[in-house]
Amino acid sequence: MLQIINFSKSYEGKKAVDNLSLEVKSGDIYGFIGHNGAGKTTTLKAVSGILDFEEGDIIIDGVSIKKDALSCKKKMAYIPDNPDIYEHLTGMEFLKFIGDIYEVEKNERIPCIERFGNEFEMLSALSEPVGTYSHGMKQKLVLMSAFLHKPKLLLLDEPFMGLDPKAAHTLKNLMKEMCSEGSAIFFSTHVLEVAEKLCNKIAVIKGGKLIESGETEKVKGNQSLEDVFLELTRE
Ligand SMILES: Nc1ncnc2c1ncn2[C@@H]1O[C@H](COP(=O)(O)OP(=O)(O)OP(=O)(O)O)[C@@H](O)[C@H]1O
Repeated sequence: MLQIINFSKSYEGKKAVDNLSLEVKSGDIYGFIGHNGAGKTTTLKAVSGILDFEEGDIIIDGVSIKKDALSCKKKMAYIPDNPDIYEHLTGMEFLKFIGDIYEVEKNERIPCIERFGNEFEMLSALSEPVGTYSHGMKQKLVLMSAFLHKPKLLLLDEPFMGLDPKAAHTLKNLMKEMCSEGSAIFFSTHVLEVAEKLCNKIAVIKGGKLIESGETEKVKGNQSLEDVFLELTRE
C-alpha cells in the first residue's frame, strides 16, 4: 500500500531524513518511533504529499506521489500532530466539508457520523463551532473526519496526544477494525506501551536514519519495546 524508497529530505542543506526505505502493506498497523527531531513528521508529511522532497520516491497503492499526487491523496488521510481546523465551522459542518471533498455519499455519511460521534462522545458538540473545542475535542473531530472516508492508507502523527482514555480506547479499536478490513496505517508515537500492543510492525528512526524495522515481535525479541528503543537510540 505504501512504499518509501530511498527517501531523503533536507532543510537548508541539512539532512532531516536520510535514505529511508520502508514498506507498509494492507492490514499493517505500522508504528514509527524515534526521539524528538528524529524525522518522523518530515517523513509523514512527504508521504501525505504536502512536503516536496528531492531524493527517492514514495509510492501509494502503486502510484508515485511525485507523478500523481491527487490520485494518491484521494486514497489516504493524514492527521497532523496539531489539529488546526477552521474555527468558525461547527463540527458537523467540518465533517460535511470533508465528506464533500472525498465524495462520501450522503446516505453513507450520516450513519458514520452518528457512529463515530457516539463512540468519541462528540454528538452534542458537533453543533458547536470548532473554536469552542478543547484540544482533545479537535483531535477527536479530525480523527472522525479521517475515518469518514475510509482511506486505504491512514497517516497519523502522534494521534494519542491529548486524547482521554476512553477516546484512546475508541481510536485503537477503530484502527484495528480499519486494518482488519484491508487498509493500512502508518503512525508516529512516543507512547511505546501503545505501540507495543497495537502495532504488528515497528520502525525506529534516529537522526534521520532508519535503524530498525519489521515485525514487532522480531524487533523487541523477549524485551519490552521501551528497553529495545532505549538501547537502539543510546548515544
Ligand atoms: N520547516 C523546517 N525547517 C527547518 N528544519 C526543520 C523544519 N521542520 C523540521 N526541521 C528539522 O528536521 C528535523 C526532523 O524534524 P521532524 O519534525 O521531522 O522530527 P520528529 O521526529 O517529528 O520530531 P518530534 O517527535 O519532536 O515531533 C529536526 O532536526 C528539525 O529541526
